[in-house]
Amino acid sequence: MMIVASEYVYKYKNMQFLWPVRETGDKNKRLHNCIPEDVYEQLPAISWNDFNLRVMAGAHLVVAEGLVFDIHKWIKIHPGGQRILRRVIGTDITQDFFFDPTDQIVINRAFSENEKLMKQMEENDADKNKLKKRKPNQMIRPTTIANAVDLINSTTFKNSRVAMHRHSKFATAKLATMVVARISDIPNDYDQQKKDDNFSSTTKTTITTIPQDNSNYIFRRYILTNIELASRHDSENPVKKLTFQVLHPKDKLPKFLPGDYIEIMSYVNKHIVIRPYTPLQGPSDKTFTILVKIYKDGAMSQHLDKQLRNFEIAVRGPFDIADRMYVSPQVLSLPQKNLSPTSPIIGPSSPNLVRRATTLMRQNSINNFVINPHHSYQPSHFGLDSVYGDENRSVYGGSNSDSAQSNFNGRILLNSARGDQCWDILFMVCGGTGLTPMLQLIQYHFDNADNFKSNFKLHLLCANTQIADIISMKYLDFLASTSDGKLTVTHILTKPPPIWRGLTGHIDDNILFNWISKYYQVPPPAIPPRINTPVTQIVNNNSQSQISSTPPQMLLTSAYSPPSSIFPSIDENYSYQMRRDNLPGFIYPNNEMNVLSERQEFMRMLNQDTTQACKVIVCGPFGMMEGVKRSLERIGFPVDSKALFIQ
Ligand SMILES: Cc1cc2nc3c(=O)[nH]c(=O)nc-3n(C[C@H](O)[C@H](O)[C@H](O)COP(=O)(O)OP(=O)(O)OC[C@H]3O[C@@H](n4cnc5c(N)ncnc54)[C@H](O)[C@@H]3O)c2cc1C
Repeated sequence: MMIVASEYVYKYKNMQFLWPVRETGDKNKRLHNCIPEDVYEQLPAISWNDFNLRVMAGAHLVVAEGLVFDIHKWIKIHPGGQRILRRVIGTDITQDFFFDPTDQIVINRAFSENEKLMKQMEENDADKNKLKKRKPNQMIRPTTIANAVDLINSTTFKNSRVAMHRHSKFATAKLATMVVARISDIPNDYDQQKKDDNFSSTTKTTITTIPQDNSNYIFRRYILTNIELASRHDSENPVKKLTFQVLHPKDKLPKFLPGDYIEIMSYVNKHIVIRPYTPLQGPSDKTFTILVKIYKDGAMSQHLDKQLRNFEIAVRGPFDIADRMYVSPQVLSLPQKNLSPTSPIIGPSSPNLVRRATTLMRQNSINNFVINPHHSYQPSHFGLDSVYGDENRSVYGGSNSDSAQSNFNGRILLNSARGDQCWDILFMVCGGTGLTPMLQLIQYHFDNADNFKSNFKLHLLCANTQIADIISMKYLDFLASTSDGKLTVTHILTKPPPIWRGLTGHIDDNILFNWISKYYQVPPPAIPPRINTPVTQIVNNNSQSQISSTPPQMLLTSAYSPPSSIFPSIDENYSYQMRRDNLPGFIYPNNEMNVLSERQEFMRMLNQDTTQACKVIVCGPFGMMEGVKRSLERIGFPVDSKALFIQ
C-alpha cells in the first residue's frame, strides 16, 4: 500500500504556520523545522530497502534530511523543469536542496552541448549520415517544454549543477508538505556523518571491510564529465568510456576494489531501469569511469549513450560482486540461516529484492518495473547451485566447499593469503566488457603490491570478434610495455584482419594450455632430472615423493620447465608440440593420449604447487566462459580451487 502524502496548511507570504511546527532546536534541520510535531509523529519509518523498493515500483520519492518526500505532484509544476526532478527520484537531495552557492564545484571544461555533440558526431563515422541531414549550424532543438527548461537550466547554471540551486523558504515549506515517511535505518550519528563525509559512500579503510551501514544503498547523483570512445567507431557495439565526477565539492568517492560494481538507475521510456556496471578509479579521487558497451536495443546503454556532458546520473554502491554469489547451503555445508533468503539487503537486482519488488508491483498493479534480463540466469552446471535455483547467479566458482566458503570471507577476486591481497600469478581471460574487472585487478596490483618489485605476474587474454571491438587496445599495450614484464596482454580474434599476427579463433584447449604453461613454471622435482640419467634412476631417487607413481616420461617432461627464451611467442602460434620438440635429450611421446597425459601432469604439478598463489579469472559472455571452463577441465586445470568465473 502506498503511503499517502500528508498535507498541512501554512501561510505562503510570511511563512507562519497555522499549526505549530516541530521545533528541533537545530537550524540545520530546515525541513524538519517545517513539519508539525503530530505529522512527524505519525510518519511511518521505512528502511532504505523499502524506499528503494517503492522507487523501483514507480513511486516518485526522494530523501532529504532523512525524511522521505513524495514529489509526484511537484514534478509537473517544478520551476526548474520536469527532467531535473525526474533525475532526482530515488536519491538523497539534501545537499542539492540546500546547496550553498559558495561551494563551487570545478568541472574541467566549458559547457556547450551543441559544440560537444557536433564534435563527437564528426568524430564518429557512424553518425555522419545524421550529421549530413542536419542543416549547418542547426541547434539541437528541445522536444518538449520540460526539455527546453532543462536545457536553459543546464546552460544557465553552468558550473553549479542543473538540479542544484538554493531553494527559497517557500520551496522548503512546499517540499515539507510532501513528507510521507522517514528512513528508519539512518544511524544516530547521521547528521554528524553527513557533515564529515558529505554523505558520500563510506570510505573503505581496510580491504576486507565492507561498509555495514546502508549509505551505499541510496542512489546519489554524479556528473557525467567526459565521454570517449574506447573501442573503434566501426565496432558493431561500440564501447564508450564515461567519466563521472562527484556532485558536491566535499564529496568523497570510495576507493574501488576488484569485484566492486555500482548500479545506475535511470528513468527510460517511463520505466525505472537499473543496471550494474564495473567502476574504475578515475583520473582524480573525485572521479570514476565505466566502460559501457552500447547495444542497439539496450535500454540503459542507449540511455547512457544519449547523455550529454554535465548531465547527472543516479548511481549507488559500490557493492561487492560476492554479494551476487548464491551458493546452496548444502554445497557450502552451512546452516541455512547463514544464507537466508531474507537476510540483508543486497542490491535491487538481487533475487530477494527483485522478488519483493515484483510482488509489490503486482499488488499495486504497477507495470513499469524492469528487471535486467541479464540477471536471469544460466543452467547450474558450473558447480554451485543457487539458493534460488538457477535464476540469479552472476558469479560462479568451484564446487569445492572450502574455496567457495572462503570466498565469502573477503574479496573473492583477491588473494587473501597475501598481506597485500595480490596474486603471485594471475591469468585473466576476458571477452568484450569482461575486461572491466580485469582492469580493476590490474589497477589494484600496480597500486597495492607491497612494492613494485613485488613478485606478481599478470597475464591477460582478451577475446573479441574483430579488431574494432578491442577495448582500450593502446592503453593495454602501454600498460604492458611499461610494466617491467609484470603484465602481458594477448589478443585473440574470431574474425581477424588479413594482416593479423596474433591468435585467431575461439579460445580452446591448446590455446589455454600453451598460454598457461608458457607463463607458469611448475617447480622442479626435489632432485632435478639430468639429461643422461636413466629414467629408472630418477624414479628411484624420488621414491619418497608423490611423483614416483607417475610414468617416468611424464615426470620428466612436466617437471622440467625449459628456459622461456626457447619458446617462440604465443602470438606467433607457439604450440606446445614445438616446445616439447625443442627440449634436448628427451624422447617425447607423440601420440595424442600422451600429450593429454602430459598436460594433465603439468596441471597436477601446478595444483600441488604451494610456492605461488595462482588464479585463473574469467569474465565475458556466457558462451565464452562455458567454453573456457570446459577447456580448462579437459586440460586438467584445477578449476574447483583455482578458477573463478564472473558473468
Ligand atoms: C556485476 C556486473 C557488472 C557489469 N559491468 C558492466 C560494465 O562494466 N560495462 C558494460 O557494458 N556492461 C556491464 N554489465 C552489463 C550491464 O549491466 C548491462 O546488462 C548491459 O549494459 C546491457 O544493458 P542494457 O540496458 O543496455 O541492455 P538491455 O536492454 O538489458 O538488453 C538489450 C539487448 O542487448 C543485448 N545484450 C545486453 N547485454 C548483453 C550481454 N551481456 N551479452 C549479450 N547480449 C546482451 C541483448 O540481446 C538484449 O536483447 C555488468 C553486469 C553485471 C552483472
